[in-house]
Amino acid sequence: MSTSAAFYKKPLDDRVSPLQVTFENLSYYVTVAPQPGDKKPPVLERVKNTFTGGGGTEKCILKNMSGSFQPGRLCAIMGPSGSGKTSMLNLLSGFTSNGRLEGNIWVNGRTADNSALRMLTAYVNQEDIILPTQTVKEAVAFSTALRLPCLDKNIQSQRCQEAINLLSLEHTEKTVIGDDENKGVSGGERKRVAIAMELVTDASILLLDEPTSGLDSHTAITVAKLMKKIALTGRTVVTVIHQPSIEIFNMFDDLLIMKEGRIAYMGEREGCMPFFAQLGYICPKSRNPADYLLTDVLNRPRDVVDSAFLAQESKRLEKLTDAWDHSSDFQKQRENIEFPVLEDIHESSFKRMRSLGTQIKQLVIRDWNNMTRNKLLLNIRLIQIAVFALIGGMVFYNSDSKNPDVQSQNFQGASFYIILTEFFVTAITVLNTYSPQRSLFRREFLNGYYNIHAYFISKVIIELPIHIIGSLIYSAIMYWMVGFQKSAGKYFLFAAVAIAERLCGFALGVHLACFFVDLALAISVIPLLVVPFMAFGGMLVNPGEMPGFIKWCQWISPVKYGYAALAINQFDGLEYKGQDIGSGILDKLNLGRFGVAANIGFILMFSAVFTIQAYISLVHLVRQQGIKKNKKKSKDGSSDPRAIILGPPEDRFINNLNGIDIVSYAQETNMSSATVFNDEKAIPGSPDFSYYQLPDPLSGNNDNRESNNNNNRASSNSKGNHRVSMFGSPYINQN
Ligand SMILES: Nc1ncnc2c1ncn2[C@@H]1O[C@H](COP(=O)(O)OP(=O)(O)OP(=O)(O)O)[C@@H](O)[C@H]1O
Repeated sequence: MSTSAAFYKKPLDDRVSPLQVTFENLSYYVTVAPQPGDKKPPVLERVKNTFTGGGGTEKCILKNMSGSFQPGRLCAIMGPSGSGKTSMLNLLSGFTSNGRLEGNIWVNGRTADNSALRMLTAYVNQEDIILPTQTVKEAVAFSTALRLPCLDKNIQSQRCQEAINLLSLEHTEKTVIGDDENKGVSGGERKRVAIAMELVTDASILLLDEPTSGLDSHTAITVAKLMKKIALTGRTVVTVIHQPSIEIFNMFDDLLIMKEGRIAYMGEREGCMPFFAQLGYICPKSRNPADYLLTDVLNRPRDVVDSAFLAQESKRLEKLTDAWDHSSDFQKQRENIEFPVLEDIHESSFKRMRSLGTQIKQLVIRDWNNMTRNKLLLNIRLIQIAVFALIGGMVFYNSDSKNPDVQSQNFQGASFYIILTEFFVTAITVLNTYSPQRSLFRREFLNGYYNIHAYFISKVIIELPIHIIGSLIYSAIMYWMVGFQKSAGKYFLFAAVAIAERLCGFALGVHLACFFVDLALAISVIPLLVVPFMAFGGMLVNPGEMPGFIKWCQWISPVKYGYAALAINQFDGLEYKGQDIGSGILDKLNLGRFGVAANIGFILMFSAVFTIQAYISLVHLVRQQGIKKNKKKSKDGSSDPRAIILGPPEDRFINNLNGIDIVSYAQETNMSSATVFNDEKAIPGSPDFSYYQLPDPLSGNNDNRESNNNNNRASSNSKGNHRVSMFGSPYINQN
C-alpha cells in the first residue's frame, strides 16, 4: 500500500507540527449578477431580489476537486488565468467570504472549517497590503507581537530578527514600506516583508499567492529558494505561480495543475510530464515544461474565431481533465485522502491572538506613528481647522457691535456655519482617511492580528484627543472673533457643542468608510445626508412653520440639535444697551423645549448610533457569508471548530486503518512512531503490547524497540476495543 504519509518526514524545526491538508469533492460556487439574455424571474421575485440582493445566477468556480498537500513539501498550483488557483488558495486559507462550498477539507484527518483554517494557516495574498508608513522591521515586529504564540519578549524579538535575516531584509530594516506616492522598499522586498510577516506566526501551513509575480528573475529565484527552505523545515508550503522559469519549476516537489476549476494533474513534479506524455502531450526537450503545459496543453486559443475549432478545443480540454479522474495518479491522491496523516494537532499549531490590551497597545503605537509620519495629512487637518475658524471669524467679525437685527442674523448664521464645518467637514475628512484602510483592516483581521473591538477602541483612543483639541482650537479662534457673549461658562458650552458635533461627524465618517466598499460611492452618498440634515437643521426654515407631515424630520437631524444648542447658548441672556433681546429671538426661532445640555446629549446619542452602525459595518465586512459552516461536532459534543481540530481524527479514517498491518504501514510511510493495537495482526510479540517505536527515518536508527511502559500511549483495553494511535494519543475505535 502506498499512502500520502509516505511523503512525510519528521520536521527539522521542532516548532513545526506536520499538517497535511486533504480535500475531497470540493466544489465552490459564487452568485453572479444576472447576465443579459438570462431568463427573467417573475415580477414578485424580482422585487424581493431588489431588497435581498438575491436573484443572480450561480457560477461554479471549482468543480469536484480531490487531493492533498503534504507537510515538508513545496507544492505549486499552476494553471491558465481564471482556472481557479486563487479561489483554491482562498478556500485553503479560510479567506473565502461568500459563495457556497460543497465537499470537505481536512487537516490531519480532522474537518477544518473557515475559522479553523484561518487559525492554522499563514497566507500571503497577492496584494500584500502593508501600512505604507511602517518600516520593514516595524511591520515584522507588529506581526510578531500580535501573532507569535510565545509571550516572551526576548523570544519575540529573536523570532522577528530571524525572519528578517531569513528573507535577507537586514539592509532595509529601517526603510519604510511606502506606496505609489511615497517610494519605499522595492516590489521584491515588499513581497519578502509580507512573507516574513507570515513566517513569524510559526504556522505549519504557508500559502502564497503569486509571490514571484512582478519580480526580476534573480529575486524570483531567491523567493522560490526561500519557499523551498521553509518547506524543508517540515511546513506544508503551497504557492500559486505563473509561468515559473525552469530553475524555479525544478524546485517544486509537487504540482497541482488546474484547468477551468478542475484538476488536470496533482502529484509529484517528476510524475507530471510523464502523465501528460502518456496522453499524447510530449514536451520538446528545448521547452520549459511549465511553459509548454500552460501555453500548448492547457490554454484555450483566445484569438481564434472559428467556432468548430473552438468546440474541438473545448472537447480536448474536457478529455484532459476527464483523463485525470481515471488515472493511477488520481488513485494515489485518493489513497492520500483515505489514509491521511493522523498526528495530533496541538494548541501550539494555532495562531494565537494576544489579549485585548496588547492588541490595543500595538494598534495605538502603530496608528500614532502612522499619523505623525503622515505629516502632510496631519498638517492639512490642522490648517483646515484654523482656516475654517478664521474665515468664520472674519465673515461674522465683531457681530456684538452691530444693531440687534444684524446681531441676531449673524449669531444664527455663525452657529449654522460652525455646525457645518465641525460636523460635515470632519465626516468627509475622516471618510477620506479611513476608507483606504478598509482592505488593510480586512486582511489583518482575517489573518488574526486583532479583533474588531481592539481596532475600534484603538481608533477612538487615537482620534478622540485630536478631535477634542481640534474643536478647542476652532472654538478659541471663532468664539472671540465673532463676539459671542463674553462669559466663560458660555464659551465652554460653545466648545462642548463644537466637540460633540465633531465627534458625531467622526462617527458618521467612520460608518461610511466601513459601510461602502468604494470611496467614490461613499462620497457621492454624503450629499444625500447633508442636504436633508441641513434642510431640517432649524436655520434655513423655521421649525415651527414646517408642514406638519414633515415636521418630525427635524428630530432626526444632528444639525438641528447642534444649531439649537448654540443658538440657545447665545441668545439666552443676550442684551442690547441693557435691554433683553435674546428671549424674543429665541421665541421666534421655535427651537424646541430642550436646553443646551439636553441638545448636546442628543448629538452624543447620534454619535453613539453612528458608532454602532460603523461597528456593524465592520462585522459585516469580515462576516463569512453563505459559506457552509462546520456542522460536525467533536466527540465531547462541541461544535467549536477549535475543539474539532484538537480532537481525534474522523472515525472514517481510523476505521480505514482497521485490519491493516499497521506496523508495516507505518514503516512504509516513514512514520517515526506508531500504533497501539489490541489486534494481534498489528502487534509484534505479546498481545499486550502497547507501543512500538519505529526506526527514525531521519536518524537512520534501525533499532526497533518494543515497550510496555509508555504511559502516554495506549495500554491494552479491557473491553477489547481496537486502539489506533499515529504519533499521538490513542483513539478508541468502538468495534
Ligand atoms: N466572487 C466571485 N464572483 C464572481 N466570479 C468569481 C469570483 N471569484 C472568482 N471568480 C471567477 O472565478 C474564476 C477563477 O478565479 P481565480 O481568481 O480563482 O482564478 P486564477 O486562476 O487565480 O486567475 P489569475 O491567474 O488570473 O489570477 C474567474 O473566472 C473569476 O472571474
